[in-house]
Amino acid sequence: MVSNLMKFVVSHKKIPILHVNNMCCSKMRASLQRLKSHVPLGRNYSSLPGLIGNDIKSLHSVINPPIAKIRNIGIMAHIDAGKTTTTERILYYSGYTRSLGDVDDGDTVTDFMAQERERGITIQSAAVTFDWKGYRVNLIDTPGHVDFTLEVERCLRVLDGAVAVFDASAGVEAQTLTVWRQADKHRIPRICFLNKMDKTGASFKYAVESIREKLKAKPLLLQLPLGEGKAFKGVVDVVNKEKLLWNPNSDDGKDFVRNPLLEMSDPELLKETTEARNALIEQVADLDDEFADLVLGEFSENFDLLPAEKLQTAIRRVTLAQTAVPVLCGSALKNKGVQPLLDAVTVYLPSPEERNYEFLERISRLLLPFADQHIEIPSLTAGNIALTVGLKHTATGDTIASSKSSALAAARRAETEGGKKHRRNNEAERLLLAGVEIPEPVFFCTIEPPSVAKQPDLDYVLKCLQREDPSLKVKLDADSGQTVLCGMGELHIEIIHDRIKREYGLETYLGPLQVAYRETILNAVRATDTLDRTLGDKRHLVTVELEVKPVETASVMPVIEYAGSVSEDLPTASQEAIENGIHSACLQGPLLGSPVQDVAVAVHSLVIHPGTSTTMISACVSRCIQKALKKADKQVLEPLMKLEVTVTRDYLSLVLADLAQRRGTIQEIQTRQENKIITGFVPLAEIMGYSTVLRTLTSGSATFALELSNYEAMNPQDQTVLLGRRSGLTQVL
Ligand SMILES: Nc1nc2c(ncn2[C@@H]2O[C@H](COP(=O)(O)OP(=O)(O)OP(=O)(O)O)[C@@H](O)[C@H]2O)c(=O)[nH]1
Repeated sequence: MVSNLMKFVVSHKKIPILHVNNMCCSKMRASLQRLKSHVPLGRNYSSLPGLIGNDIKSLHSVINPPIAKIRNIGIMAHIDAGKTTTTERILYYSGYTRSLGDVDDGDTVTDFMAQERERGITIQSAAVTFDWKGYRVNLIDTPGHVDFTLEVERCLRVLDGAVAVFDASAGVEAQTLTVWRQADKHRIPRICFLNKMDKTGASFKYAVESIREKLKAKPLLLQLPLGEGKAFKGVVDVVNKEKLLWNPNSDDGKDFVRNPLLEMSDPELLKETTEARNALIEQVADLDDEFADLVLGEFSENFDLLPAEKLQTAIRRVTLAQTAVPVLCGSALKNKGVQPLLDAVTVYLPSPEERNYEFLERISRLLLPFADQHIEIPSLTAGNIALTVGLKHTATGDTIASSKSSALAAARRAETEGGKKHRRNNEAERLLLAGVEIPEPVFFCTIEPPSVAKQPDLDYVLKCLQREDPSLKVKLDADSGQTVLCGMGELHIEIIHDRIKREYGLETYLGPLQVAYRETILNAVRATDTLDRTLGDKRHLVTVELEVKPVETASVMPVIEYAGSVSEDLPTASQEAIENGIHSACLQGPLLGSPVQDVAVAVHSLVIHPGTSTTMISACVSRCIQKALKKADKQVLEPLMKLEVTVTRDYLSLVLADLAQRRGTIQEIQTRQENKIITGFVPLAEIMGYSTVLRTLTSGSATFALELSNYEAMNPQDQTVLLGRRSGLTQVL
C-alpha cells in the first residue's frame, strides 16, 4: 500500500525533504477496522504481526536492521502474470504467513480490498515487510491493469529495486512495456522472473527473446529451466552449476534439493550449463571493465575456476548500473523457483544506501505496514518504508519539505532527472514537478447522489478518493450543475462507484460513460477585447489584443508568447492573471467544451488602467481567447488507443472483421505459439465494453490490453455525427 508510504533516509544534518505518498483513507480505514478483529479470514500469520500490541521496545531491534541489509522492492508486471501469487509464495517461504494464499480462492494477504478479492486482481498496492536470510525486505505488490498505472508509478518512486514478473508463455506483454518504461524513468534496477513455466506453451527461450527485443534489455541468464510446461520440475543455477529440484510430493514447495551438476550423473546438462555460464561471464565482462580485467587476467584459460562470488559481485554491479537484467524462472503456482528468486533479490538488488536519497523528516506517528495490519513504532532508520497518518492537506504524489528552498531543490532535481523539456512558467508549476506525473483521464460520466441533501456527502467522499487517487478527476459541469467523474478507464470508474457504496455507504447513480475528447484549431486568428466595469468607485479597464495559433505540442498546456512591448515592465501579478485567463479559456473549447490542445497564444498588446483587479484582467483575456477560438477553423481530437489482442487462430478473422467495423487500424499480426497477437489502434469511443464483445466473439478465449496512444483528428463525417449527438439530441456514444 504505497499510498500510505513514505520513504526517508537519515541525514544527521538538516532535515531537507520528505517524499510522501499520501494516506490512502479507505485502505487504511479498512485495515484499521480489520486490526480490531485481528487476523482476517483465518489466515495464519507468524511472529511479526503477532507483536501488535506487545512491547514496542522488543520490536526496535527487529525494525532497525543495518541499512546494507534492507531491500525495498516492488513487484511489477502485466495483469495476471502472477505477481500476487508470487508474493504469496514469498510471504510463505519467508515465514510471514503459515499457509499459502490463493488468488483464485480470494484469500491472499496483499489483495485485501473486497474488489480485489472478488475480481482476483490487484487494484491498490500493498506493502509487507519480512526477513529472508538475515535481510529485511520491504515488498510492494503493484496492480497490473492499465487503469491503475498511476498506482504503479507512485510505488516506483519509493522503491530501490524491482522484480518484473512475466508469464513465460506470453513473454513481454503490453502493460509490461508500460511499467518497464516507468521503472526506466525512475532508474530502478530490476530482476526478471519468468513465471508460469509449468503452463502449456511456456517457453524460456521465447520469453528471454521478447525481453531482448521488446524491452531492449540485456538478459543475464542466471538459471535454465529443467523441463517446460507439464514437465517443469526445477531450475539449474548457472552461476553455481547446481541443479535445484523440488520434491514432487511436497504440496508447499518448501522441500527442494540443491545438488552440484556432475559429469557422472548429468553429462549433457553439465555441458549445457558450462556453456551458459561461459556465455554469462563473457556477457558480464563486456559490460563491466573491472570484471573484464579480472577474467582476462586470472581466469582467461579456464572460466570454471572463476569463483561464483566474483561472478555474483560483477552481476550485481551491472544490475545496479542497469546495463543488464538478471533472469530467473519458476512457477509460483506450483511452488517452484521462488526461494532462489528471494536469494537473488538480496544478492543483486540495491540497499537504500546504494540509491540516491537524502531525505528525512520527523513525524509524530509512524506505523510499520504488514499488508492490512500496522504496528505503531517509535522510530525508523534510513531506507525503511513506513506509514504515517493524520496529514490532512497532502495528496498522493506531494512532496513535503521543511522549507521552500529544499522544495525548489527537489523540483530542480526532478526536472534534471526527468529530462523535462518544457520550461515551466511559474514557481508553483516547477514545484509540482517533484510529484508523480498524473495521466490525463480519458473517460468521464456524471455522478449523482440519492438525494440533493446527500450532495455534500458525495462531495466529501470524492474529495477523499481524489486525495489518494489523483488519476481520478472530479469537476462540476457549468451548464447542468452536475458532478462529473473523469477516470482512466471503464474499470477505474466502476471501482470508484463501488467503493463509494461499500466504504462510505453512499448509493450513487452514474450517467452513461463518455469519452473525453479534445479540440484544436487549424488556423491562426486574432481578436481584441475590452472589459470596462466600475465597481463601487473603482474603474476596472483592460484592453487586450491577442492571437491564437496552431502548434504541435500534444499538450493541453498552451504555449504563451508576449510581444516585446507587453513583456516590458509587466508586473508578475498581471502576468499570472493573463496566464490564468489563458489556461481557463483553453479548458473549454468552443465545439464540445473539451480542453483545447496544440495551441499557442501570442499577446500582442495589453493596456491596463491603474487599479484594475487581476480578476478582471483574467476575465478579459479569457473572453478574448474564447472569441478567437470561436472564429478559428476547429477540429475535434479523439483519444486513440493502442490495442493488443491475443487470440487463437480460429477466431482471428472474426476479431479482425470486428475491429474493422470499429474504425480500427491493424499495425501487425504476430504468431506466438498457438496464438495470434494483433496490435493496432482503435478510437476509444469504438472500444467501450470491448471485453464483453471479445468474450462473446471468441467464446472467452481471447485477451486484450489497451493503452492511450495519442489524440487524433476525427474525420469530418464522424465529427459531424458526434457534434450532432452532442448538440442536445442524445448523449449516447
Ligand atoms: N499455471 C500457472 N498459473 C499461475 C502461476 N502463477 C499465477 N498463476 C495464475 O494466474 C492468475 C493470475 O495470478 P495473479 O497472481 O493474480 O496475477 P497478478 O499478476 O497478481 O494479477 P493482477 O493483480 O490482477 O495484476 C491466477 O489464476 C493464478 O492462479 C503459475 O506459476 N503457473
